[in-house]
Amino acid sequence: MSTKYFPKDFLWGAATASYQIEGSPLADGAGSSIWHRFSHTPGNILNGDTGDVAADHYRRYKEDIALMKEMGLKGYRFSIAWPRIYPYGKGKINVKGMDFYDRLVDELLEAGITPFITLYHWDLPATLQDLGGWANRDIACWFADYADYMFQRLGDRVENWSTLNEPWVVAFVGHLFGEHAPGMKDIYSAFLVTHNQLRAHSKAVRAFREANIANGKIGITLSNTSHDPATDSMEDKIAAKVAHEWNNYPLFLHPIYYGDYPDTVKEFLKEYLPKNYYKDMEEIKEEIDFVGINYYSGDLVKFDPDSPLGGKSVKRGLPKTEMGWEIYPEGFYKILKGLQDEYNPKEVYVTENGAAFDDKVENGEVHDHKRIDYLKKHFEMAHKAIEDGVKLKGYFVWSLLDNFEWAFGYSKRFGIVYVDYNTQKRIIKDSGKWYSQIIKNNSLDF
Ligand SMILES: OC[C@@H]1[C@@H](O)[C@H](O)[C@@H](O)c2nc(CNc3ccccc3)cn21
Repeated sequence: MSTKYFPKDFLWGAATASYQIEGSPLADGAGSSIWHRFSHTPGNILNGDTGDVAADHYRRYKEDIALMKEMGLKGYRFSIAWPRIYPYGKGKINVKGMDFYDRLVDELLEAGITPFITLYHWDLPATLQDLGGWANRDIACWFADYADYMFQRLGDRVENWSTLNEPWVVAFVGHLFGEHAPGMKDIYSAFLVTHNQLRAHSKAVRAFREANIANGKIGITLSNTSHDPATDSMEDKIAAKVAHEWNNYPLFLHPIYYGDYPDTVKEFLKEYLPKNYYKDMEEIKEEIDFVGINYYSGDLVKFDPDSPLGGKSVKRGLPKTEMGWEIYPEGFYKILKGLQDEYNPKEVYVTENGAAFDDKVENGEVHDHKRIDYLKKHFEMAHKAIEDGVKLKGYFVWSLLDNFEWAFGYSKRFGIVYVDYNTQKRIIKDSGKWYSQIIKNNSLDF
């Protein structure tokens, strides 16, 4: 057993998202979002759950920040609900909605916690969806205007900004698989949404540069699953590469860094890319300051001629979380190291990593040993990645609080803090207490 230290000033934090924790979605003049609409449409969410109350963070944010301080968190990643700021997506500003985030940021700074803002974590103003949403090219301007207003209002106190959370999930889970808002099932729309998110992201980055925020850094947060070939066969290796370049960071970083989609996306999926997409690539190719990596699990990919991507996902038979995702810490290292090797970002943050387990309260405590084991194994891989040259500057556990887990409603618990949804009582789980020690020592014994 040896003690491994993380770099000085490593930003240890926790992450949340507006629709998943805030509740009060229409309070104080806020507009409806596509997730308010989607969750209130019968059949979309398990048990008919909605984000109407969630973890009641909109009203309990001071209590939650006190919990963050008690755990010794250095940073807090949260998202802004666009419809609280612009109830109709654009035009009229909602002062009370802006006030909430003003107060939230001030309370964080007072507690000595570094804010890390995500501008978009899926709760699009419903009125913009009525105009086509992310499938409408005009959304690049709508998003950039919203982003610029946030830079002007919070840029004096917030240095770290991410434009989009998991644009792949927005595009494909929301517009091809239909399991997330807005519930569409059209592959051409999914690729158009991919492309318009890139246009919106880069337009917002240019607005960020214009805002000239002191020590400001802006990036994008991308979902990733470690895809390994099921065998050493060339067919399986190609299938795994295609899965990686479509499902992971390359789909967005190749345009941002190199001004085109990845080779396998162009080879296997070209017919679905927007017509004349390459004309937008010059504006999409815009330098960013960091890449946010979300990682949870990995799989094996086996050649499958009947699959659109020429491959299918295969399990390894490893232990799984409550989401059915296999626990594969090695994949965390592979994604981080692969990112640094393929795109050499100036900085990397782990913006989400965590696990859902069947947490139970026993005598007022939650002994979530499986979550501690999951996190410990992933921290070991993060440390190895740093040793091998990955410019990893921080880590945000998903999530601070148990919360609304999208189509699964409240049936899945990811928090290091337990939320009793009947009473809104918070209980710091054993994992939250363990994490506090890791942060305090900035080290891991393994
Ligand atoms: O599922 C846990 C979290 C979720 O609560 C976050 O809002 C979201 O950013 C998030 N992304 C993933 C991984 N990607 C993913 C893939 C398919 C569907 C949903 C998420 C996990 N999570």
